[in-house]
Amino acid sequence: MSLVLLLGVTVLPLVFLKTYIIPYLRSPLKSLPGPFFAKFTNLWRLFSHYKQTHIETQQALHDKYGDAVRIGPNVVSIADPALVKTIYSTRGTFIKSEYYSVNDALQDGHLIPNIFSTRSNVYHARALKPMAKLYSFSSALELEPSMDVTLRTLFSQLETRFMDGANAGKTCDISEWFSFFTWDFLADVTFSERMGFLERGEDVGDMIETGEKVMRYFSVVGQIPTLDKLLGKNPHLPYKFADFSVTAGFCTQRFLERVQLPDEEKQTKKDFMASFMQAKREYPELVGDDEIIGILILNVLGGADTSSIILKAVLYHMLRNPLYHHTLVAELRASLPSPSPRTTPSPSPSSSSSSHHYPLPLSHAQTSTLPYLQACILETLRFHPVLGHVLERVVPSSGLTLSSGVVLPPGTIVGVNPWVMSRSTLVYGPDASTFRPGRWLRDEGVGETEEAHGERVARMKSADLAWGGGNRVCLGRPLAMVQVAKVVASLFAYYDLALEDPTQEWHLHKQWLVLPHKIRIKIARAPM
Ligand code: HEM
Repeated sequence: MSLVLLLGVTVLPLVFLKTYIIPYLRSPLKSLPGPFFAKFTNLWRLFSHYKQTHIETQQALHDKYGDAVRIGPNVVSIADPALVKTIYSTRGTFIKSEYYSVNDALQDGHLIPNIFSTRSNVYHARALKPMAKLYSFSSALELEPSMDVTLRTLFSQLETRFMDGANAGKTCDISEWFSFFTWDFLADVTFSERMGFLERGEDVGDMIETGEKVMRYFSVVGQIPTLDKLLGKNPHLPYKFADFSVTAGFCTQRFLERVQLPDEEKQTKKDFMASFMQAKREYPELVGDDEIIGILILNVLGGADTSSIILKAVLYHMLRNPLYHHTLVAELRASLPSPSPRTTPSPSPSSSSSSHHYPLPLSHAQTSTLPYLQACILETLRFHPVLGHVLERVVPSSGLTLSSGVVLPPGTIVGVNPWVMSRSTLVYGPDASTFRPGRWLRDEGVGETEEAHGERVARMKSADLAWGGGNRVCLGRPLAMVQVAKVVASLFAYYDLALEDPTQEWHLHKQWLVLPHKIRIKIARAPM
């Protein structure tokens, strides 16, 4: 017998035994149900994410096994609404898992975390201290004029390209245009300069497409984060994975230009960059130029695709449900003042000499009083959460007691997939798997009291992970809520929208983000 063969038959079984069998036999998670291979290796879930079947697979596993399913040797997916507030607590006792470190940037051989990726509560609290107030609701409202300008640019582009002259009736892939809008919008509120997506009607610098590739890498490699060191963060690897360098370069350039502006001109800017620079003056020990550039990039990357997903999902679900569509349009059009803002002369966003009258977007003051609009947005956030992954956290020293009485030991990775939780019949009732905006409204048909309605909505919100949770909840939520409501309200109020082919389903790219593509619509000015 050759030496190689001898080594093969003796060493390999030992390695197999040590790597897979002994950890399996000794695991404190042994009693938990789950797929057979997931008990031995994370490759099982890596492939599930690679095939983009992770959402359906996790939903089916929870249907079969209940609230706690072992989806990796040390990973447990949870679907128990009673544990949401424990895992995602405001004190942050369950820290983010190593999965998030794939999002750190590699600079000169060092890993640089950001507010989203950091696993340290100390780092997070320090980074957030000077920034938190800039993301408040009142700060979001200060940005409303800027939202209006970008929104009217969207209207002008849609009218010119799909409604006017020879272009009337042309099919519009609104999923692309919502991406162009949100990327330009985030750039505008961040550094008072759009990136040119809307005016050019294209993915400038392939930033959107590259972003999707980076998210796919994060989705798959994140299941075995040590792989990242061998792949994306390996400087010796000849192959280069997609990264955010074009977007990062764009943001850095805007920062360098701002620094060089004369002080009087700097003071005229009302955007996130101006606020970040003010934070640097107030907290010089916490905010330096690197921190500012980091949060500029995060603002665009964290806000653009997420907001566009919700816009696409609201529009798609409305257009596929004629009853909901008509109810929304009726509420919106009844709320418009007379004469309609379209007949009121108003300059085009790009040229004051234009003969076009682009409608004035509905204001936050208007949209916040429209219950059906708000219900449609809440239902979309529930039914189509932007994140399709388990939001992984690490069990702290206290352990985690499941409803079955099983205690998960410290160090176990646990988490809830928002898509799984959003289909919980315990929380949302027997029709949890149906898109129904009315669930957020008081059910007068069955005589539901104000109080009972309040309690029901509170129960639904307590399990809601559309914005994440606890100390790591989405920073951009107020801004996104104001923006999404204005866009949806204005589009449905001023335009007649219909799917080109109502039998045609959209394409969903299921990764970390669940990204809709190919929503082909016909759009025309509504008669006013
Ligand atoms: C509809 C739009 C949006 C949705 C649904 C959304 C959703 C989320 C979710 C689910 C998380 C938690 C991620 C996790 O725990 O792993 C998150 C975090 C975050 N979001 Fe958003 N987001 C949206 C828009 C925005 C916008 C507009 C911004 C910036 C202006 C933003 C900035 C952030 C940041 C900085 C974090 C990290 C927070 C932390 O870890 O402390 N998001 N978002």
